[in-house]
Amino acid sequence: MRVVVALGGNALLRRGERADASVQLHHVEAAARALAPLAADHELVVCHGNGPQIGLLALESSADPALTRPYPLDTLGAETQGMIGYWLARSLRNAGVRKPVLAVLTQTVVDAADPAFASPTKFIGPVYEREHAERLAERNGWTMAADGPHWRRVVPSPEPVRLVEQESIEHLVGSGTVVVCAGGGGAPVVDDGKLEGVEAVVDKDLTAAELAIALKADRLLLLTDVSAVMSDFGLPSAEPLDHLDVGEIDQLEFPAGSMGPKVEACRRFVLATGSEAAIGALPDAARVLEGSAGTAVR
Ligand SMILES: Nc1ncnc2c1ncn2[C@@H]1O[C@H](COP(=O)(O)OP(=O)(O)O)[C@@H](O)[C@H]1O
Ligand SMILES: NC(=O)OP(=O)(O)O
Repeated sequence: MRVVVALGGNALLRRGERADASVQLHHVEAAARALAPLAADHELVVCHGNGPQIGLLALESSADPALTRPYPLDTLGAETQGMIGYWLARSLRNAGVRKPVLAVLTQTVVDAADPAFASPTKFIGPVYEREHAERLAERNGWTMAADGPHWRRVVPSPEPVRLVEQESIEHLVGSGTVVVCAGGGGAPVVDDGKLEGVEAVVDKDLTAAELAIALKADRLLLLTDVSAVMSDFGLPSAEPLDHLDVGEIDQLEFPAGSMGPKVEACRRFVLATGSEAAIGALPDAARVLEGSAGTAVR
């Protein structure tokens, strides 16, 4: 089977956790151990998130007195692809993957007129108490939004239109390489005859779905920090759903910036290919693929 997996940035750095490289590497190594059996049995493409990581790089850049302007988000997105791609490629090999493993810097074309540029929804960086969030918003001109009981920076997240490196990714995966790509949804660029970076963070689940459709993948797996999609999420009556039919998704509501794009990514993949997608916990990767854990979307 050809399998496209997307790993959550929050699964690589949990909310409130210390952002040290060693902490993240520990999670990446666990992710690689969970993915190694999939790499042995299938053609595997690994996309990853970057929300916590790009937010930290933006904080560093905004606090650097040597800069006249902080680094733009497309460039910071590419930095996170290098960092997380390197960790993943190294850890997959150390986890016993015998195939070639390659991390590919990926650019995602978005539409300059996408309405998402006017209403930021993508959470990045750490969570804050309200007062701290308000100070950062004022000092840096950032937009902050509630993320559960905390506050977090939000940035525009336009729709992925196409991946610039898609053909190369297809050649690589078709020739037996485990490809790490489309990190952080891909560095966002607009194409007006010339590629230009833009201030945004593309949703990696939506990019992974586009890529999975383009690669005619047999499965799309979205692996995160919850074991399944829950009904009544956050309420005492919450229950894991073992499956979701695409026909019923429209009647349900999922939050933008977290579960919403995951369910939408699965819906797009299932409708475009007729194949199944699934959402589940990273350590359960093999069981989510075989359908004995997580939420299958069909
Ligand atoms: N209905 C739901 N079922 C499960 N989790 C949900 C639901 N609605 C919102 N969530 C939240 O979605 C989060 C996963 O999305 P996100 O934080 O974007 O993950 P990642 O960074 O791993 O892609 C969970 O940690 C949970 O807090
Ligand atoms: N870019 C992106 O979707 O990152 P997260 O998975 O960390 O939200």
